[in-house]
Amino acid sequence: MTRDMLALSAAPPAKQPLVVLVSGMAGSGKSTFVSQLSSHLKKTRKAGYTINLDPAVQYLPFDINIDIRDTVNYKEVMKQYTLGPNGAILTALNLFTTKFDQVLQLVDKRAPELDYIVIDTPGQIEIFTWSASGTIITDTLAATHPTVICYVIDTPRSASPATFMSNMLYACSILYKTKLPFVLVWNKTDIKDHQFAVEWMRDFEAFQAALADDTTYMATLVNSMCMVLDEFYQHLSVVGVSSVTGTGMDALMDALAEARGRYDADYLPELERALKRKQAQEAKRQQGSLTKLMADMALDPAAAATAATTTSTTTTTDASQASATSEADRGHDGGMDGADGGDDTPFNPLHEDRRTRERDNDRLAQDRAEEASFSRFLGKSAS
Ligand SMILES: Nc1nc2c(ncn2[C@@H]2O[C@H](COP(=O)(O)OP(=O)(O)OP(=O)(O)O)[C@@H](O)[C@H]2O)c(=O)[nH]1
Repeated sequence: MTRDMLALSAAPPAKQPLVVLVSGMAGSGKSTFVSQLSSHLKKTRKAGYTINLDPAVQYLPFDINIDIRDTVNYKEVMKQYTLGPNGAILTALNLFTTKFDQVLQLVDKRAPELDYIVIDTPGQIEIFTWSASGTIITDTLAATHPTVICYVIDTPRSASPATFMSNMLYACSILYKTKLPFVLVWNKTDIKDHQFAVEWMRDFEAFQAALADDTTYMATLVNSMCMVLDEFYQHLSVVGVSSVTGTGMDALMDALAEARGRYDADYLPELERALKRKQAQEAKRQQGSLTKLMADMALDPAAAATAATTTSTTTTTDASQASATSEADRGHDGGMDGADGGDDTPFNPLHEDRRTRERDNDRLAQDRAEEASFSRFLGKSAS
């Protein structure tokens, strides 16, 4: 039984912390956001726990409970595997994932006394979102604890329709990959208010108006993308925060609570259905392997009996052939025959050869009979 299945089949613990996976483009302010969220939790007397999954980060402005950098030395990975920065981040993440069961044990131990587990991820979004290790970490966490994604966006840098749309497409791809409840965090609102973005998301015509003066191919493309994303916008919570000043953090807490509700209502039942499907597929696969094994072992008793008969016939034939050969050889080698004292001469290599073959054939017949009896036993056990 996998960890997912165990997690779901076990009785739910009294208190489950909410896992907040913080994602976003490089420089969007993820680490500053995690820092602000941590201090907000402290201020509001909530128990927070922080995990850093970015092996390449130099400095983090918050206290870290579990740090990937304590397990994997990113610079050593670059040197030893002769990798570039992105390859090294991916490899470091893969190495860390091999120890992730230990991380989970630590988290599970602390979980009953925690309210939030906040996780900072590498700025190279695709390394985390689309890598096998990122998927393993996300799926395992989501199967064990309520989990939501906070996608952090640099608001001032998304003021043009094209960068806004690029960010939305990124966010959409993460939602598509993880299927987890999603909170869009428009960050850096101390520099630029995020209302323009909210309007573009809610009002298709407002976005079209922003594109009105642009008649290039890109504008047409962005326009049609906007229609595609309309459905995506319906399933999002949207908040504006400043990770520097701390404005918008109360709204963020409300959005997280609402996203947690969506995890319980939508994600968890879907996860349970997926696990049941997986269990059924696994049972079917095992049954298929067993049937194939039984077929390979010639289960049918009649077939086994035929196999045994064929073997003994072959033995007889071999023996008579050997005998005939030895007769012929005796005729040819008469002097030697007399000297060796007849047919059963122990030192006649031809006789030795025949005896070996007879022994081998007897063993083969015995093996086949045993196989047939074992197969019959398997057949009974499976039915
Ligand atoms: N004015 C302002 N600056 C911010 C805010 N949040 C982050 N910053 C700044 O944005 C820059 C990048 O912030 P980080 O927290 O390092 O961003 P990150 O997404 O973790 O970066 P990577 O780890 O490289 O992906 C820093 O200079 C921060 O001080 C904010 O809300 N307001």
